[in-house]
Amino acid sequence: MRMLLIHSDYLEYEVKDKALKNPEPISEEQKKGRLEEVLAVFISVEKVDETNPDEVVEKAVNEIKDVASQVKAENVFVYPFAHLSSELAKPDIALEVLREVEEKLREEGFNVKRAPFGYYKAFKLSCKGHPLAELSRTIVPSGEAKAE
Ligand SMILES: C[C@@H](O)[C@H](N)C(=O)N[C@H]1[C@@H](O)[C@H](n2cnc3c(N)ncnc32)O[C@@H]1CO
Repeated sequence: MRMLLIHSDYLEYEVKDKALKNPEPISEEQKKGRLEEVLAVFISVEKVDETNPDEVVEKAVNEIKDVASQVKAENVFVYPFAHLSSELAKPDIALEVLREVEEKLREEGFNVKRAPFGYYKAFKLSCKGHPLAELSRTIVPSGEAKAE
């Protein structure tokens, strides 16, 4: 899994079109979303993650919690983003992993939104620009070598 974490004044998105034949079903309300004072987490779920999705979810949540506590963010935006890796996991696995990351962060007390999966989306982001505002993390199941 590859994550790009951007501490932002806000993140807002608007669904534009289907990017998969069968994108995640969404309500009218989910076609737009916005959070203020947010840790935006752009996530590419990778093929290697398919060997142990539960472990990758746990590691991702721990990394996000760590960064959120450092930047003092209580709002987290989980954003499916297929552009951080050339070895993407299958969509059904990726969606399940992203749903679990969202759920576990909520259980940890964060205010969490997740952008819809399987769509082209317009988005606006306002990065805060402080030294910890732009971070990336690579997560792999144990027993797997980290891809360069
Ligand atoms: C397109 C761009 O504007 C938008 N931001 C986009 O990336 N859309 C992606 C993700 O929502 C999702 N998706 C599919 N596979 C994956 C994966 N392995 N990991 C994460 N998301 C995935 O399916 C869409 C097409 O790949």
